[in-house]
Amino acid sequence: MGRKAKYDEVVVPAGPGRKSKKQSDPTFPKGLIVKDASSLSHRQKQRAKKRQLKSKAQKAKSNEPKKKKMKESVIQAAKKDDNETESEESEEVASGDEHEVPEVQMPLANAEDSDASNSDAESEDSDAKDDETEDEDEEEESNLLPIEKANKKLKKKQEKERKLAAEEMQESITHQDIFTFPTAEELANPVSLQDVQQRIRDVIIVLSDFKRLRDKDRARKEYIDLLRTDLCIYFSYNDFLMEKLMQIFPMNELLEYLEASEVQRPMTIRTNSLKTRRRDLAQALINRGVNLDPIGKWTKVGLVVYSSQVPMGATPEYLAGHYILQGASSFLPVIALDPKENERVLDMCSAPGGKSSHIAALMKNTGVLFSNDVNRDRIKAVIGNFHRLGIVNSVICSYDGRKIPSIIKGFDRVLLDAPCTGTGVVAKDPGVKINKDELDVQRCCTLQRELLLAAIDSVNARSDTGGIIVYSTCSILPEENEWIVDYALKKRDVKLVPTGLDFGEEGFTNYRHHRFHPTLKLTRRFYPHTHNMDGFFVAKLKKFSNMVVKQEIVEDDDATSE
Ligand SMILES: C[S@@+](CC[C@H](N)C(=O)[O-])C[C@H]1O[C@@H](n2cnc3c(N)ncnc32)[C@H](O)[C@@H]1O
Repeated sequence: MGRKAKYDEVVVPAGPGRKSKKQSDPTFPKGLIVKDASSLSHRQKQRAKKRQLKSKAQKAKSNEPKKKKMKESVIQAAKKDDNETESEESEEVASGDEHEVPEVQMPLANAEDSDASNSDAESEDSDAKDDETEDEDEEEESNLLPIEKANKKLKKKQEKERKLAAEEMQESITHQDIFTFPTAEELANPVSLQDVQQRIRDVIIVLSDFKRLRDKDRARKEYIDLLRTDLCIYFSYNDFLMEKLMQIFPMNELLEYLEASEVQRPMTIRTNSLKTRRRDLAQALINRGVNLDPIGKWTKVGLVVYSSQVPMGATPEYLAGHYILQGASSFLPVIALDPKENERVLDMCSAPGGKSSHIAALMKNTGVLFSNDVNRDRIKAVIGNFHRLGIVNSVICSYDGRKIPSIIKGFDRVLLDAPCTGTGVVAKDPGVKINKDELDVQRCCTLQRELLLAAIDSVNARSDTGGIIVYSTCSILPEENEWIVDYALKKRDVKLVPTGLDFGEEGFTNYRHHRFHPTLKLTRRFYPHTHNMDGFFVAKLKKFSNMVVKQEIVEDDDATSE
């Protein structure tokens, strides 16, 4: 089996063997070789003395904070004595300090060396002029600890980077300064979108410090015109709408608005409280793989859908009428209307019925809800939605809203979610960016004015519970919002009241050369870039008498006597 040992045989190795190989004489870094004091020059002796003194002083200093730290850790540990887990914690603190101490000590352990190198460096600074030799530089370098060498390298690198950043900054400032207004020829030639974007940035910078950065031969208007043209190219708007937006928003906010309007708003749904509770609906949808959350504190029925493994318009819950797909902004006018049980409410322009069904839910299917829309095709969608959602308190009708007061009036509340240019929903309908013009706005304004007066005339000022009119649009143009409400304030005995919405921006009281009634600040504006919802406007009016006001109140139109 195995080899047999031959203890009697002595094997003599042939050569010196690997281990016995003669090693060369050890070499030491220069700094480690302690020179014989007598062989040192006078100056070197002086420096060595200085070094010693300094290192002693620094050693004493560096020991001080160490002592302090130890003291602190002891105090901390003592403080924690009352606690059950304390002994462990205080140990941790102490051990934490122990960890710290070596960190401090590491250089301290070599304090003499490092101090020596430091003091060396310092003394060499002072003696540099008469005593700078290559040897000493090498000596200094070799005296440094690896960590100090690395630190030196890092500092050099940081300094280099700092210089580079400063140069870049200077370059960009210079670049801003030298923005030259393009010539007519340059403007006529097509440029890349990237160049347009850069020019937008440059012009905005010039406009922000116009006095200093402008080209003296160019007027402000020329820069603004150039900016508008570039914004139209970059964001695909027509000139008309871009000009309107530039009148509404300050320059920086305008960019935010335009950027936000390029992105679709998150999908949101409204729980139909006539059939289910939000909690139950959320659970049912989560079980189907829907990732959702409540919209916000301002609504108890809204959910935002982040992602879904099933189409949200075809789930069993949807078909059973447990929810409706509805943009977050559409909740707002209904919250402001605040309909009560057993009231008589009119939704003057209701198709396809999103807000109307919300009203019915808040009325808990009691009282009477008149859901009207002039468009007979669109009214079919209201019928379908109401069936699915189980709404049974409504009369669905199709009249021109302007004629309604001559047919029926005396409502406790009226919602006028008016037809508009849709400038707040460009993310949903990008066509709005290019197909709206002055004439469209004018047409909308005229209709909105007439509809709002009709809505006010349909309300009973003597309603026990209401006498409320809510006016809303999905447009952000003041012509369709503050302007219309301001007109109604002059024509009827109504006053603006708070919407009850605790967010949103104040409506305008000044817009270009227009001065609206100061109470217009009670109206609310909502934007995609600030509220992450479609652009929207909401105003809430309270009717004080059934008088029809024309300059002065001239006619008593008793809304209660139908
Ligand atoms: C903004 S949409 C209403 C959306 C609806 N409130 C909802 O939440 O589903 C405006 C509606 O006004 C209707 N409309 C336009 N002119 C009208 C008029 N003169 N009388 C009544 N409705 C009108 C349109 O058919 C359109 O359905």
